Amino acid sequence: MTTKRRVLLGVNIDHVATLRQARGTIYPDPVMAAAIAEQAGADSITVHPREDGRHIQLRDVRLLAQTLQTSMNLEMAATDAMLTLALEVNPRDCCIVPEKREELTTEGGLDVCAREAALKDYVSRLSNNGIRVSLFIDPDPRQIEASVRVGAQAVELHTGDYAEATGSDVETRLEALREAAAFAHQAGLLVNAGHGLHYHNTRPIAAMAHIRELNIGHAIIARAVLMGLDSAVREMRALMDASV
Ligand SMILES: CC(=O)[C@@H](O)[C@H](O)COP(=O)(O)O
Ligand SMILES: NCC(=O)COP(=O)(O)O
Repeated sequence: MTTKRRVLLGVNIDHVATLRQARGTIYPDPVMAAAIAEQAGADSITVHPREDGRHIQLRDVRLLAQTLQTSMNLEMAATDAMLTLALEVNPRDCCIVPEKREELTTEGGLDVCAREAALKDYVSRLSNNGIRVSLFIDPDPRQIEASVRVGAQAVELHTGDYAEATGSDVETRLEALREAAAFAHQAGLLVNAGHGLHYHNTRPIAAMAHIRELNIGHAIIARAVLMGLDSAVREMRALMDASV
């Protein structure tokens, strides 16, 4: 009997916090969202506290570190402040991502080749503390080789360009991801992927050889808003009816 390969699902809950931060309310709470995602089968929870504080807050990260039943994947820019936070909350995984203050969302992968010396030191500070380090990179063999040289244990292949591709470019982007996944696996790295994956484009990525984990956030939270709207309206209707 052959056992079916199971690709892990990391649920990114940043966008629950985006909704909360838009109003400065205490709801919706990403900590509660993480518990629901875990109950529904998430294998891990991803959070990306950005420098501009647009979604996940330090309070969230600290509470999640105490409450998660699975494990935390802390996405972060390679800054001193984030290193201090990671060493405090001790997540299972850290994924180092590039970050630009003004960007709408993460644009492109980390240029590991350009920052090898600094990243080598940064990665070792995390891995010496038992944290598994992943680098969020474009599907580029040069970046994969550099990821090995700086001591990363994993890479997360940036699927954003694939997610935005149209026409024949879709297959070109898929092939680049396939080749990168095989190359990274061959190089001894764990191979994760994510960014911009949704209900219509995830299947070919999940089916790809060597992919260990997908991190998906925006599409899942967006779908939850619509799927939950019916019962949310009914609940308010019932509450109002019960008040008069
Ligand atoms: C690196 C990455 O892909 C995630 O951090 C995710 O995209 C979070 O959402 P924002 O890019 O909107 O912060
Ligand atoms: N690293 C990718 C991630 O965590 C989720 O990205 P998205 O699904 O919110 O685009």
